Amino acid sequence: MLNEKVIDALKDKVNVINNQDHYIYVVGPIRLPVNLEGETKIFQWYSWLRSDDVEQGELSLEELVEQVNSANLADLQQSSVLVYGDFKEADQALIRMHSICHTGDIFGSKRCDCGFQLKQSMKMITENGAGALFYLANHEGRGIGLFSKAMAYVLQENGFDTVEANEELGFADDTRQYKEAISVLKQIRRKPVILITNNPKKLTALEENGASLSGRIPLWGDVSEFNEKYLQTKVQRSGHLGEEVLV
Ligand SMILES: Nc1nc2c(ncn2[C@@H]2O[C@H](COP(=O)(O)OP(=O)(O)OP(=O)(O)O)[C@@H](O)[C@H]2O)c(=O)[nH]1
Repeated sequence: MLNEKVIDALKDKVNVINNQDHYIYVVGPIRLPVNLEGETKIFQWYSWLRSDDVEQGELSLEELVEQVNSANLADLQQSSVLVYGDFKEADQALIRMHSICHTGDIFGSKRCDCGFQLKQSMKMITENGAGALFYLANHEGRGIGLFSKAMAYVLQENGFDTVEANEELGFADDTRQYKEAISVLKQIRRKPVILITNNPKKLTALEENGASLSGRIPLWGDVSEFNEKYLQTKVQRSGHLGEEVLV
């Protein structure tokens, strides 16, 4: 039997989205003060869980709490979103669908541009006054997982480019999907959003899943000897929009 205080604290903070063949449980908003280049910015944070990771079917809050403590959630991946300003109502809101990159986002690796894009998009969102950064935790290595990405890096050190390396390991180059994140987006804002990306597949995903899009802002930067070839391959082979990085 759960403590009544626990249920009281959670009941207005956990929402369920019916996503056709599964449910998404969303917890939040939670106030998250973030250090952004020495300044404290206040975000509202939400995390979500697919019902496939706990018991199928729509669970009551009590059942959900009981399930999560035996579901080994740390072994799975949960994504989240950082919301800034009056995201629901603002006339202009920026969003980023950021794919997790353990090496770039956490360690600051310069082999890719992920860490730069993460920080820069948070800055762009706060400067705009309203927006949301979706951090997609099941997207590592464009969907192949961290261990496979490490193997892909070994192949890249042996002459394969980033696309070939995924394919040589038997993966499609890009297996990411955005469906749940877009369902969460539609739950927290119905008005149009501007997407920060160079990847046209993300624009298509938003359009195909019924999100309202009013534009795109490109995001290139932090080009160095370590990632120049990687960035060029994105444009030449993966279809990223960015003639300017082709030198
Ligand atoms: N397999 C593989 N994944 C990589 C490599 N470098 C970065 N990643 C992953 O690529 C993902 C980011 O994809 P990118 O192609 O850099 O950019 P994008 O998300 O498609 O597009 P933008 O929105 O413009 O950033 C993250 O999940 C990274 O972990 C690599 O060399 N090999």
